[in-house]
Formats: sequence, structure tokens, C-alpha cells
Amino acid sequence: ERLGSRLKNGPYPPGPKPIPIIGNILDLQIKEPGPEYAEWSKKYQSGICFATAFGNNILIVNTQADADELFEKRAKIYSDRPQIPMTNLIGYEGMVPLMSYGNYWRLCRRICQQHFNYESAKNYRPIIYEKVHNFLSALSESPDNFASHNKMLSVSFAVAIMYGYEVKSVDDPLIDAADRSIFLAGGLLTPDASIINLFPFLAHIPPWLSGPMTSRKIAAEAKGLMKYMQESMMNFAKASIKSGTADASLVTDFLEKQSISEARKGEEQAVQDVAFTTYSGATETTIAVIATFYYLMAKYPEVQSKAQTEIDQVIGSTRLPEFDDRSALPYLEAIYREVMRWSQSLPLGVPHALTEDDYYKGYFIPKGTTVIGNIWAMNHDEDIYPEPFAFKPERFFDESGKLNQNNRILSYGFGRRICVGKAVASSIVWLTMASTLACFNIGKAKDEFGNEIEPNGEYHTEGLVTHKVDYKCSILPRSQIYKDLLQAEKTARV
Ligand code: HEM
Repeated sequence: ERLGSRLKNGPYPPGPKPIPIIGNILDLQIKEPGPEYAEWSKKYQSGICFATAFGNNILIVNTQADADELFEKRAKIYSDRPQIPMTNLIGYEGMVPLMSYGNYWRLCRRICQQHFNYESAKNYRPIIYEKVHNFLSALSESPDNFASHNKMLSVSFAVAIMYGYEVKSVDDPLIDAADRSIFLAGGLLTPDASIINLFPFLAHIPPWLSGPMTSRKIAAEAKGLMKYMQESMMNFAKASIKSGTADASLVTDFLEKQSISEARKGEEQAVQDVAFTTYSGATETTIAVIATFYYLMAKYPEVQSKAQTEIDQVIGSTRLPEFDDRSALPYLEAIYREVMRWSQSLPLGVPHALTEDDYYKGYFIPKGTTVIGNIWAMNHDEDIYPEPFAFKPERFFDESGKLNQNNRILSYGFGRRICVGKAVASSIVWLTMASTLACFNIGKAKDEFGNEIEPNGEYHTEGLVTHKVDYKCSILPRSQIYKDLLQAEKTARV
């Protein structure tokens, strides 16, 4: 049947030769798929490569030009998601990144857009200032607890803007429940380095092969924890409205609106789904980017001191950086772009799926194909980024010394499924970078004999997300003035 389809419709794009029945499963089960798939493009002389596994088709898109053509120009048919049967068992059918391209996704995406677009992202600025300054204060008190402070920054921000909930510590039971649920779900949706996410068929393999009873138990636990977090947060939001203490947030604003006018059918469920999605989408990714930034500042002191000189010249040392300073700090902007290019928290993005048969560059791509935008490959494309493994913010300047036009952050993905929180993410990451460089010198940690310790440069992948492995670095205040400024802010908030 497959051969008949190929003869009738034309060849599939090139790729490794499949083995009967299992297809390319062995080619796909690899530790670092981003670089490996990028190699396929060199080997097969094609920006798009094709593979199969147990009858499921996978298209790997390795170049920006092909991503633009398929995900952007042909967005109408390249915006679905591969359906993973485990999703419903875990109760994650309300997660926006996993939803199929239909009316319920449209409703959720519209809610996200209303709340996270560039203009709306400005409404979150007061909360971003508060959370970033809390983070810096905590760092100045206990710099060795960087990982915990970094987590606190992202989770406390996410639940504040979604539920108006204030996290007091990263050990908050509701945060624990959400994180454990996401961890367990990640293992089920992408066992064996994201295999089920790529090949939904595998979720149907017989019990004696997959041990689904264990999977079902884990799925039930993940679902229970997610429901516990969601319901507790909703109850908190309702109680805070009743007592007149509610802070503005997606959920509290919705509940208040609902009490005075009829909310659209299905909207309450959508608001709940968006809130939990935002928690999971906004936390791990942001944590990974900020951990990478601190690592790179410890590794590249010359980049750090150039940015600090720029900050000192533009802002001086009598106040902390503000969002209105952003356009006056081009070198810092280049650092933001380069950090986002150099490492990506989602190296293969989130897989899309094709809803109709398509023809591209003389190749046939069948309906239902899982389409992976290899962000890693595009961010390491030597034609666009010479010396792609070097950390060089200078690559974002033109010959006249001005920031160049390349301001597209590929790490946010593609087309109609592009990260809907990118304006919010950019704000929180940028302010963290600017404020960190104003307040601290990041350097290599030293051992007991005063020798510098190289920070650990490793990453590890859990599900689709790549995390920075913990490392040691030294974080020292640049001056008493910043310490006093942070202390004054903290006192004002209390
Ligand atoms: C630096 C941090 C972040 C990175 C690198 C990132 C990256 C991504 C990527 C690669 C996708 C998939 C795009 C595609 O399918 O082509 C995505 C989707 C998504 N992101 Fe983000 N993200 C970040 C932060 C955030 C934040 C802060 C929010 C919420 C405020 C958010 C909400 C979402 C949602 C809801 C989706 C699903 C969109 C859909 O399927 O329609 N993300 N993100």
C-alpha cells in the first residue's frame, strides 16, 4: 500500500533507509536528536528529511527556509499536533501545546493571546519587577542556593499571574503537586526520550510489551496531582474574591467578570486549562534559560563586563534597570538573542502534525505526518551563524555597529503554534539579565585553595525540555548601592 502511494504521489523526502515493520525506530532512538537530525540534512543533501516508525511518518525540518515555507506559509495544514493516546489517561487533554488544531484550541489560544500579547504583557511588569527583585535579594543573601531561587522566580511569577496566588517557598505543597504531575506526565508522554510523543502508535502496543498497568497507575497519579493543584488554586482564587483580597490575575479577573455577566459557554474550563498550561509552559523553559544565562556569564567574563559598562553608562548606579531602558541597551539585547540561540530549552520544539497530503520540492508528504522543527539545527546553521558553538553576542550587530535585523527567536517555535507567551517570556528573561548584570558580578567558583572551578556545561533532557545541569559559580554584589536599593524595595513591599 505504501509503495503504491509512493508510486502514485511521488517520492517521500530523503532519509535513513527504513527496516521492514519497525521502520527507522533505531535511527530515531538517539540521545541527542537535534545534532543527529541536522547531520541527516548534510548526508541526504536536503533541508527536510523523512523517517517512519511502525507506520507513522515523521518529517524533520532542519532549515529556517523550509520551516518558513511549511510552518508559516502553509500554516493552515501544518498546525495540528500528533495525538498521543496517553494524554487523556493523564488528564492532560486541556494542555494547550498538546491540543489538536480545532475549536477548543482556538478558544484557549484566544484567551492566551488576549492575556500574553505584547501590549498585555506590559500589565505584568509590576509583578515581574517584584519577582525579579525578590530573586536578586535572595541571591545576595544565599548565592549558593541559585537553583532554588531561580525556580522560585519562575513558579511564583506563573501562579501570581494565573491565580493571584503568592508562593512563599518552592516547597509549597501545591507547587510540589504540579511539578510531580508534570514530571510523571513527561515520562509517559515521551518515554525513551520522547518516543510516544513522536509515535502515538506505541501507546497501543500490547500490555506484555509496554507494561501499561504501571503506566496507567502513573497516569492516574499524574492526573490526581494535577487536579489537586488546579482545584486548590481555583478555590484559593474564589475565596480571595469573596474576602475582597484578590490580586489581579487571569483566573480572578475571569471569576469577577463571570459574576457580573454571563461568561461564554466552555470558557471557565478554558480559563482553568490555560492557567495550568501556563504554569507548565512558563516555568521549566524560563528556569532553563536563566540558568544558561548565569552559566554563560561565568564562562565569558569579557561579555559580562561589556554589558555592565553599557548598563552603567545608560542607567548609572543609582537605580535598578527598568523596561523603558531596553531599547537603549543594544549589547544586552544581543546577549538576550545569543543566549536564546546558543541553547534552547526545547531543541526540537513541540511537534506539529500535517492535516492534508502535501507536495513540497517534488516530494510527497502524507496527511498525518508528525512534523518536527529542529530548532537546534536552525540555531546552529553555519551559513547564518558562523562558528555556531561560540557564544558571541557580536554576531547580532551589522558593520556600522548597530543591532542587525535578525531579531527572530527561533526557540519560540513556528507558525500558528508559536509560543503564545513569548512576549511575557522575553520580559521576564530580559529584566532578569539586566538586573543581574547591574547588581552582581558572576564568576567562576573557587576551590579551597583558591583555584577556579570550571562550571559544569552539561545539559540533560526530560521529556521535550532540556535543563541545565546544576553548576557552581560565584555571585558577588557589585556595590553596596544596589544592595541598599534591593533592601529598600523589599522593606517597601513588606
Ligand atoms: C523562554 C521561555 C519559553 C520558551 C523557550 C518557550 C518555547 C515554546 C515553544 C518552542 C513552543 C512550541 C511552538 C511550536 O509548536 O512551534 C511553545 C508553546 C507554548 N508556550 Fe512557550 N516558551 C517559553 C515561555 C512561555 C511562557 C512564559 C508562556 C506563558 C505565559 C508560554 C506558553 C506557551 C503555550 C500556551 C504554548 C502552546 C501554544 C500552542 O500550542 O498553540 N511559554 N513555547
